[in-house]
Amino acid sequence: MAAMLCCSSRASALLLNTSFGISFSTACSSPFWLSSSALRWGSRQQPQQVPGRLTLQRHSPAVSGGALSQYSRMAAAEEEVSSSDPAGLRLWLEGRASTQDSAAQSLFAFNPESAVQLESQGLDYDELQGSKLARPDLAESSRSTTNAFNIVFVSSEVAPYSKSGGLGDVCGSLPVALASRGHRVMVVSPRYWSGPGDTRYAGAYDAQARIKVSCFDGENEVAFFHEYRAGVDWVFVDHPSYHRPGTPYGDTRGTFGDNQFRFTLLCHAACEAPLVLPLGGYTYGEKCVFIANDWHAGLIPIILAAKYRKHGVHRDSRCILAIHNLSHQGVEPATTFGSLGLPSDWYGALEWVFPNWARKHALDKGEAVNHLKGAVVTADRILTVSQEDCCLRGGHCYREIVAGPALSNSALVTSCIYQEQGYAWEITTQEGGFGLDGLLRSRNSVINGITNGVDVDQWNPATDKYIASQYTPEDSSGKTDCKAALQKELGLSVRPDVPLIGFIGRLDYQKGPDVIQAALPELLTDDVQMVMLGSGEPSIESWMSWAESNYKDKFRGWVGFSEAIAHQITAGCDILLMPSRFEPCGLNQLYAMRYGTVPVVHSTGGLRDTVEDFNPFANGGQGVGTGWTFSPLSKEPLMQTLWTAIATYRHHKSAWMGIMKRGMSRDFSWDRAALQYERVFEWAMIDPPYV
Ligand SMILES: Nc1ncnc2c1ncn2[C@@H]1O[C@H](COP(=O)(O)OP(=O)(O)O[C@H]2O[C@H](CO)[C@@H](O)[C@H](O)[C@H]2O)[C@@H](O)[C@H]1O
Repeated sequence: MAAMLCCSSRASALLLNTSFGISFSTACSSPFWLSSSALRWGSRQQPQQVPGRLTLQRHSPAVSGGALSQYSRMAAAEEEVSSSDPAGLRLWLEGRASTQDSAAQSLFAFNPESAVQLESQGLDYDELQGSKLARPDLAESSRSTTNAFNIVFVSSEVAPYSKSGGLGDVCGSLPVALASRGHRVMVVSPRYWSGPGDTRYAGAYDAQARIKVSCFDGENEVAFFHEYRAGVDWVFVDHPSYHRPGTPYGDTRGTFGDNQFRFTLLCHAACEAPLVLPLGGYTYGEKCVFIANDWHAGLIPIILAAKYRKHGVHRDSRCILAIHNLSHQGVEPATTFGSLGLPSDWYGALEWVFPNWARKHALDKGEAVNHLKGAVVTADRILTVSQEDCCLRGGHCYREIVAGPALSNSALVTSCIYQEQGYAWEITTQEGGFGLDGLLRSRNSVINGITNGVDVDQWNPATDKYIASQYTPEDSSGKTDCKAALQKELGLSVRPDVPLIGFIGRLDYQKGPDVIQAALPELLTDDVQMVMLGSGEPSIESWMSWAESNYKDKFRGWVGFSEAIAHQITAGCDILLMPSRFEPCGLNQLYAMRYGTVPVVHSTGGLRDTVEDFNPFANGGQGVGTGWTFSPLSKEPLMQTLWTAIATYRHHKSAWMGIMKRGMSRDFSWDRAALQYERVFEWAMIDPPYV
């Protein structure tokens, strides 16, 4: 193979096609280039060849300020590292790793082929890498993509650094899945640093780049912190307005009053990040796929069009709006438009007029700006987080088209059983569109739905460090220990036979805790136990405390946010109740199924898309299904369905085990979704910019 690479015309083809800055010139007359996947790095020149020497060249764009006006003046400074033997390269790599420079890690992690090629030259890959650098699994390379993208996620929260709900989970795990498939992935999020005791960002270092963002009547200087972890560049935008205790959005006194400013800053900084940060020696450049998550990142497509593309920058970038929660849109007074740092002729994109009934007084003209609406009308494509109308688009199965033979038969079957319209359709209806349905309908041709995956390392009953005993689909006996430990922790009687029902989630209108409130007295007439974990609506919080003291032996209400308790409830309960009014995807039901906890959910959005109703007679009497769905959302259907689930738990143990096992065996990994995301990236790149 070495000879072939050195001497064949393929070698010269590689040489021509590759601009990644590492080259080997050995005794062999024709040098070859290590990284054939280098095109995605967008580097500019080929390093100079020095026969008989090992040469590694980095292209480090000099960052000077980084404001848009300065971008065109950015000079490409180059750093060259030469060594006549592999040890020299190893030293360089180790040095880079110890200074938190991600070049060394990404150099190999990004391109498994380089290991093969190194070895073909008699060079020891492990030795070159140094002990600090993880070797990619070569077997995984078959799963890598054929078309790699520079991807920039922009999100107000990202687990494990910051999380208030499912958005954080998704932005903490999907980027890792995409990076493992060969894409170069950056996640841009605020650095919510609350002081020296805050260790969440301990692994992120000042990238030594400062930019000034003109918005809200000032020049606001922001810094960037960077951590390279799990193949992803985690970039944190730093500004004093992010340094507060509380959640990303508020504290005990309520929502922060300057959130519009904080997230406008995030959007401007995120558009600059791929241009000014030489992560691993290379900027991401001007050909990126931005994924703007929810309203907080809603200005991204507008900024790209109004401030960059107009001046010839980011012309090849595209922006995909990912909608996780349509009910929060970032609606602010129209007068704030002038503070957003946008050209005045873009007002129309954000313009929002309230209907008459929603206006407060006779002089109220109902004029506002709506960040999410701005993204809906300017993004190149739109994604929701659970599936579209499977099997209805053009008479073909969308998933089959996307995934092709890469999906196993069983995965295809589970994803195609829903012959009805999914959440991507729901948002185009008056009921599900939260006022944006008309605009979403007008963009129907670019809307797709991709069901979320889960972080299968974080949520894995076989390895979960939060739970009392680990277990697997093959041997779920550990779940009994988890139930006992949870009952003990909650001060409930430790009884394996009593059905234990759980709820985890924000206590707000979306999640339907009021329906549980209505049903609880009837439910607790039976011999059951129930635990609720959540925070939010004060009236529901105090009702939970009241219910706990009123039903001491049966009910526990845990007000607050606790990752550990969430895992323990997911593992220890028999049933997870999710009476959400609407649910773009929902992650807790996915976690529950993975932990053998049977979901009972309102038949809406992603809940309907992911929970398959139990049918004991199907499949030749073996039964199908992973839980129960009910509709409409009210106390009676909820109770009826819960009674059925409880009766099955008590009297049909083998059927119950079947439901548990089917849930635990479902594939919830991001692999499937990552394939679908790639297809959407391709579509976005094929089309010219929408605005
Ligand atoms: N008190 C508490 N303590 C500990 N953990 C808690 C908690 N309350 C909630 N969580 C955790 O937060 C996450 C909630 O995720 P969801 O997807 O169910 O809802 P969310 O409405 O936030 O997300 C939105 O975005 C996601 C992601 O796309 C969509 O799935 C969803 O439908 C949409 O509403 C889960 O990981 C859950 O365990």
